[in-house]
Parts: sequence; structure tokens; C-alpha cells
Amino acid sequence: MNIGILGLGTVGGGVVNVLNKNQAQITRRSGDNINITHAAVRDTTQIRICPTEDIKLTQDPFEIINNNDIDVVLELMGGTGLAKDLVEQAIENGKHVVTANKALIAIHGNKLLALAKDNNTHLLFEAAVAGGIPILKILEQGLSANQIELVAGIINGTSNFILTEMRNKGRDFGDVLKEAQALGYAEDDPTFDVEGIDAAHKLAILASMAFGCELQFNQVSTEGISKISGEDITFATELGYTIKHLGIAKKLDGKLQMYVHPTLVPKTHLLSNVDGVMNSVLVKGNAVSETLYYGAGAGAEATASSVIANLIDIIKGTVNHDILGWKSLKNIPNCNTGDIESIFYLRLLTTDKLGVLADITATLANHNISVESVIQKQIDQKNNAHIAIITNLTKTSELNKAVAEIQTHDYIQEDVKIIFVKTLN
Ligand SMILES: NC(=O)C1=CN([C@@H]2O[C@H](COP(=O)(O)OP(=O)(O)OC[C@H]3O[C@@H](n4cnc5c(N)ncnc54)[C@H](O)[C@@H]3O)[C@@H](O)[C@H]2O)C=CC1
Ligand SMILES: N[C@@H](CC=O)C(=O)O
Ligand code: NA
Repeated sequence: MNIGILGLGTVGGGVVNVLNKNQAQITRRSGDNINITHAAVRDTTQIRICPTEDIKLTQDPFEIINNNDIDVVLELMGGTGLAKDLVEQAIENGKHVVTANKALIAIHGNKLLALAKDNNTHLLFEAAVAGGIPILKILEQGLSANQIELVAGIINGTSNFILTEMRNKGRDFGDVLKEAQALGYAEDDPTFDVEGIDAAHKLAILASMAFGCELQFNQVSTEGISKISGEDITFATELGYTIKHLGIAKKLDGKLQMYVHPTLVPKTHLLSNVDGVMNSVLVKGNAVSETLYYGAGAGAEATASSVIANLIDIIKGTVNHDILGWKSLKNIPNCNTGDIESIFYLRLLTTDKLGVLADITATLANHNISVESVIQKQIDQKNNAHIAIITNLTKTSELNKAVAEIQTHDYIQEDVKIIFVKTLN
């Protein structure tokens, strides 16, 4: 089998290194020799994390796509422009494609998968979701007897790394982000990580696999971790929670809910103890009940593990391409985000005057929202009170109305912070 790689950075370099490290057993498991014959790179002279003596480096990726001797293309360069054109043309040229590119699959996957089916080739993307955790295989095969009720997880390693370092070491957001970039965890554009876009790409893929529907990336309600402050982390800890960035997809009354956002998770829940770059995905099936998967969500060799697993399946001929019936998939109607029910954390900065807390709780009560816990911190130098509230279960739309009303009072000093709280039971 001759393989061409597009992009020899963190993941591409990791693939070459893992293939070298585990050559004997990968050959045994796939039943064939895997030869990386070509790699497309931007700079042929750059020092890389992997050896390149036996690989022909080219600056023209189309040289790989149009090479009749190459059987499988690994798209590991990222982006949705050139990468899409290359993947499309590779498929049209009859090549199988393995990609780690969640943006590409989330945005163009419906079209590309249909194209692959029409051309009798495979387009596989295990590395695109939760890095080294074989979560797509679990949904496609291990849990195929179930109707999936819920998929929820920590699916962006960079965000989890930042939140963990902020909580454990009181480190500054920007400083930790720089470290995540240096470690090769972050996307080329790190706003994709910290604004939740990368997690939304992954959730769209997970939901499509879990519920057997088309990819509906535009329907994911998305919020990142960029507005989480040290004060939120401290309040959450005191209230018995950890702040995690979660992606959640579930089907309720025939409608699909997909949202990624910072979430307060009870300290006692397993997900709350998933730290650093680790990812974890909880899947609830109607036969198996709750299952939980844990592993590195980013990094060279962990991601390479998933890319190579797809490659081995292609070589062995064990890809079960029809399990999702891609041609017949239909959209599932999406639920209005206002209808999502949740417990909420509110953080307020108010002037410290008599009756403020009573007024806030009364406004919430007018919207049928009761207060489960409240912490009021010492008054700061500006005579302001710092308040954190945990509500009971309520509809997002009702909570938003109550907060909008609270926000109009002149005792409110800044926008009220709202964060979802999930018990995940
Ligand atoms: N880094 C990680 O831990 C993970 C990354 N991914 C995905 O894997 C893909 C690759 O990510 P990384 O390896 O981290 O990125 P990277 O930036 O380390 O590597 C990408 C490589 O592609 C090369 N490249 C880009 N455009 C090119 C072009 N036109 N011609 C030739 N070479 C080109 C770049 O020069 C770079 O060396 C992305 O889609 C990313 O989202 C997925 C899971 C984990
Ligand atoms: N930037 C991503 C890399 C893996 O998908 C992340 O941090 O999770
Ligand atoms: Na994976």
C-alpha cells in the first residue's frame, strides 16, 4: 500500500513516527506493508519531528493526489479551502482518504461522504473527534445495538488544559494558551479552541454518528471558555463544582439538541476529574446505559493512533461503510435553544446596598426560578458585592428573561455571567 501525506506537522509527523515505532505489528495487523512514499509540505528544508529520508517531499500537494501509484491519502494539513479541493480530487481519482480535519468533515462532510460513496472509496476521520479515543468506532460498532440517548463530553483538549491550569495553578489564560500552542494541541487559529468552534465541529460529527443524521454543524449552539474568569473558577469550586467545556448532544421529543459551552459539573462526577489535555466522552445508550471513554484529545502520537487505525481498516478491508447509510440520512429537526432546560450559575457584581440580593431572588422567583445556593463575597474597594447563585432547573428562555430584567437595575455593575450547570444524570 502506498500512502501520500498532505501536511507533515504535529499529526503528520506523529503518524510517521508511530508507523516506524510499531512497524512490525502494524504490518501484521493490516496484512500489508505500509509505505509512506510522498508528503506534501510547505517548506522542504524545515526540521521535523519525524525522519523524512525515505519520503519524497513535495511542495505541490496535487502531485500526490494525481499520482496513480498512491492508494491512500492522509489529509493532515487542516483548513477547509485547499484541503477540501484536495480531498475531493483524491476521492474522484479513486483514492481512499483518512483525515484528522474536523472542520472539513463538519462543514463539507455530507458532500464528501456522498462523493466517496459514489466513487467506491472510503473517507475516514476517527482522529477528528477526541484525538486518540476511538469514539467513532465505538458509536459505529461497539454500541450499534443501542438507540443513543445522550452524548456529552470534554472534546477540546486545549480548553480543558487551560481550565485545568487556571484552576490548579491560578495561571493566566493567555499564558496557558501559549503553552498549549507550543505543545501542538491548539488549532492553527486558536480562537477555534477557545471560542468553542473546534468542539462544535466535533460535536456535529458525534451527533451525526450517534443519531444517524446528516452533519448539522450550523445548528450547534456554541460558546467557548474565553470569558471564564478566575473568580468563576473559585466560586464554582466553593459551590462544589468544576468548570469544564462540554459538548452535549441529545434527542428529545424527536428533536436534536446540540450545544457546546462552559459547564459547571459536580466535583463528584467522573468528567469533573478529567484534566489537562485529556478528553472524555460519555455515551448513554438505551440498552447499555451509561458508558464513559477517556484518553488524550490532542498531541502527535495519540492522534496518529486514530489515523493509523483507520488506515489499517482500509488496508484490511474492514471498513463498515454502510452502517450509517449515508445516502439515506435525513436532517433531524433541531430544538430551539430557548427550550433547553438546565440549572444555571449566575455571577453578579452589584453595588452593596440593602435589599439587592432580595430583589434579585424576587425577580428570579417571578419567573418561577428558585435559588438552590448563593455565595456573597466580601465587599471590594469599590464597595461592590460579588454574588454567585445556583438556580433550580429552568428553561433557558425563562432564565434569559429574568436576567435581562435584573440587568436593568442600576445596582448591577457589569453584565451578569450565566453558565450552565449539568448534573449529567
Ligand atoms: N494537533 C493535534 O493534536 C490534532 C490535530 N488535528 C487536526 O489535524 C490536522 C493537522 O493538525 P496539526 O498537525 O496539529 O497541524 P500542523 O500545523 O502542526 O501541521 C499541518 C502541516 O500542514 C502543512 N501545510 C498546510 N498547508 C499546506 C499546503 N498547502 N501544502 C503543503 N503543506 C501544507 C503545514 O505547513 C504544517 O506543517 C488539522 O486538521 C487539525 O485540526 C486533529 C486532532 C488532534
Ligand atoms: N485543537 C484540538 C486538537 C484536537 O482535536 C484540541 O485542543 O482538542
Ligand atoms: Na477519535
